[in-house]
Amino acid sequence: MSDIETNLKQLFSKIDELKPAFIERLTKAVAIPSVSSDETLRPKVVEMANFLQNELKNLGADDISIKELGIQPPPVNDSNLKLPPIVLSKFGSDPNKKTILIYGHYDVQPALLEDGWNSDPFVLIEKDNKLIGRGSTDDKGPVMGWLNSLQAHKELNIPLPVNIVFCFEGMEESGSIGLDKLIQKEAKSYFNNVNSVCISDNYWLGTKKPVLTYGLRGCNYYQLIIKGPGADLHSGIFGGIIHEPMTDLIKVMSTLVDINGNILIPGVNEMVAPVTEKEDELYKDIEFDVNELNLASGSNTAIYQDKKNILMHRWRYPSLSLHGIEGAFSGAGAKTVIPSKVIGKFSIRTVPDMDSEKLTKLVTDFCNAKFKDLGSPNEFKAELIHDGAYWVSDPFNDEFTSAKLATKKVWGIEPDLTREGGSIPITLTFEQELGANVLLLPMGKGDDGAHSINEKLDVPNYIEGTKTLTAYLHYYGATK
Ligand SMILES: NCC(=O)N[C@@H](Cc1c[nH]cn1)C(=O)O
Ligand SMILES: [Zn+2]
Ligand SMILES: [Zn+2]
Repeated sequence: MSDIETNLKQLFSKIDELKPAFIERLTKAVAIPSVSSDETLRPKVVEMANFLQNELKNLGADDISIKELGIQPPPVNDSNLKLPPIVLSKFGSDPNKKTILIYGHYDVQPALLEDGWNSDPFVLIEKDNKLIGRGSTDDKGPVMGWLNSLQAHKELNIPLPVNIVFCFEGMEESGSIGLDKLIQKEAKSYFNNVNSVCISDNYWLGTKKPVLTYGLRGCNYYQLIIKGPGADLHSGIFGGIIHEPMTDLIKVMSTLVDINGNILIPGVNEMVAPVTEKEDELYKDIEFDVNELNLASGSNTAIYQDKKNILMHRWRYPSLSLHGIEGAFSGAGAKTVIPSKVIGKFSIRTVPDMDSEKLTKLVTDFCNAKFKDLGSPNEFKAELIHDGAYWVSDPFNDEFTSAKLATKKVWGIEPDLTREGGSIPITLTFEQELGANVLLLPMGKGDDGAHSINEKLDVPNYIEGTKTLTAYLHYYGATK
């Protein structure tokens, strides 16, 4: 047996042995409601950064550096709100070893019991071999997976096969504000000598087959602010005799997309790169069908029934989703109020060759024109909240080859090569600023319910996933 295989055998048994400690680590992480989009929870996001710092210290990091990013830029309610810090850390600095930068995020999407969760979202529970809780799969499980791997190495006294630089951020779910600049600044200092970047922050396509991912869509997030009366009003007293902000907003929002997902803003679809013959062939070999989609969405509401159309519309065409209305009545009961100010939120998932600035101009001009058509005296503003770039790479390099070996070793099957419909805004910046290949090596399954209620990570995905990350370090470390 080669050195690598001997080490992996010991590491895999250690990972199995440490399973209760690993679940405990994830339990502690999930218990911190580090919701980056909720300004009132910002102290919890910072608490999560401190938690990570402490874990890294206990694992024997050679260096830990907490980078403050300053005040969050507008649009924001609290103009003094500090951005959560970037947690950087180093393990090893051997010039004879490759250096991998591992990125993950410690913030999560919002979650409330009343959204329909079956249990408290911030109390990790183990049920039917699933770990259920906000952040279990996105992205606290994978981040803990890397720490778990370090713990296994430490307890066995097995040297890491690569130097590791960690970069953990707390604003990924809110557009990775401030991280671009930090990467540019640190490219030749903290991130000097980085050979490769690995991110575990997406999902298998379905539930049966592991995947490696070579593409992401970008995300441009917009808000439409409509202000009318000076305060919320009684609809019996004012209904029918004033222009209502909510009525205006619904009218404008309904012009953006049709019920079949077609974006109705002129010029947007025209920016999309044409499908090449080579790409057209790609979809045939991927394992996926509409049943997997129905299972993951918990419904029979698919627009497309065939694999190719589903995948193309998830991966290589843009989509526009309406997310919500701030200021609107949304509780139980029948409140008869006219909201005085409402803010509609929607995002567009972007793909090659869409240009973010051009898109924003098309979107804001369109919304302004639609509002003007209403002839309403209310105040209207359309603006971008944040944008993050799409990313597509060539999946035939040392990183993907090593990850294939690691996946085969742990799961006994060759992974599919996929793109992802979601976004990790910082991916392209890492590739461009560090001049390094990026590999996306997901841990969770397509039905994990990231961003949804009852988010989960299957216990085998957490444990075998930790082994896959570990094997990847060893196989990549052995490449020339
Ligand atoms: N696991 C990645 C993920 O969930 N990313 C978010 C990032 C985001 C948030 N706003 C814009 N991009 C996603 O929604 O895809
Ligand atoms: Zn994520
Ligand atoms: Zn997410």
